[in-house]
Amino acid sequence: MMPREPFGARLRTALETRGPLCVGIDPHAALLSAWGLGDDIAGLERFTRTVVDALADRVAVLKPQSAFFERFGSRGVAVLERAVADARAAGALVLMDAKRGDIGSTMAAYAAAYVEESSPLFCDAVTVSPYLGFGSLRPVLDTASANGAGVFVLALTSNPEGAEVQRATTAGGPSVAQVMLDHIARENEGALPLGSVGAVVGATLAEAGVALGVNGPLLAPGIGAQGATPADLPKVFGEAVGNVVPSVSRDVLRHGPSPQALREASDRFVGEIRAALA
Ligand SMILES: O=C(O)c1cc(=O)[nH]c(=O)n1[C@@H]1O[C@H](COP(=O)(O)O)[C@@H](O)[C@H]1O
Repeated sequence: MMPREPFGARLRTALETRGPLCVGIDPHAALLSAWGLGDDIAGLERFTRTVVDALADRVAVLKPQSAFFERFGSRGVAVLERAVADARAAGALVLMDAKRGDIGSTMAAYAAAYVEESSPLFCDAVTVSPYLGFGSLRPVLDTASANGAGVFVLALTSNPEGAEVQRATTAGGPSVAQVMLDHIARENEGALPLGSVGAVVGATLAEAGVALGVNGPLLAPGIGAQGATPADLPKVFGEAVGNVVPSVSRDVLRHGPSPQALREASDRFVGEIRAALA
């Protein structure tokens, strides 16, 4: 079999052809209820299948949030597994939002779970937390690279509590977030058209206040329910705005269960984001 193209290249193509948008699949109990579904495995199954069927053939990236599936145990994980396979088959890139972070030897097991081709949960990319030290991520970075997959590393998260850790200054002077961004930049050195190691930088930040030129994708959650808008993107991301992957969960999902309404909501975001980035 031909080796898979690196994630960064596949993402660049997807963003250009399908539009700069990641839609999160976050089956909150409140959303299931608003859709007239039970907060149970049948509701989870119906919700997830509706979102994948409506959006996987048009949205660049779908980002299932693992916790919303794990809360239903093994049957919830089976729904997630099916969603990943179906979404990838329909042409969406799947970013597993798992935010894993552990010592290196355990990270190797997380890598085997999400970015190793032979895994039933193989995804195009996974979110990870570097707060056990960036070096602890080495196994997931290497496994992802060997499998044409990507890794998104938390840098400056969209929640207000993140600042106490991420804005703290290191002994050498730069903030913790900047140290992580510098590591990411090194991973992506020389990659064309875009590296496969991304950073997560919330669209909710008043300003980034860090150097975002990491030659990799910048996942920007926080648009919609958390208060950020597409118009905020140029201000937060500055010169790096061309690498931004804006992410929306609830503000698209609340338009369901009508597949047409879900598609219209995601198309609206693509239009607004394109206008903001132009
Ligand atoms: O990695 C993420 O996706 C993420 C990082 C971050 O800094 N903030 C953040 O909200 N997220 C995720 O993005 C989604 C945001 O959902 P909405 O606020 O409904 O659009 C959730 O699944 C969060 O877990």
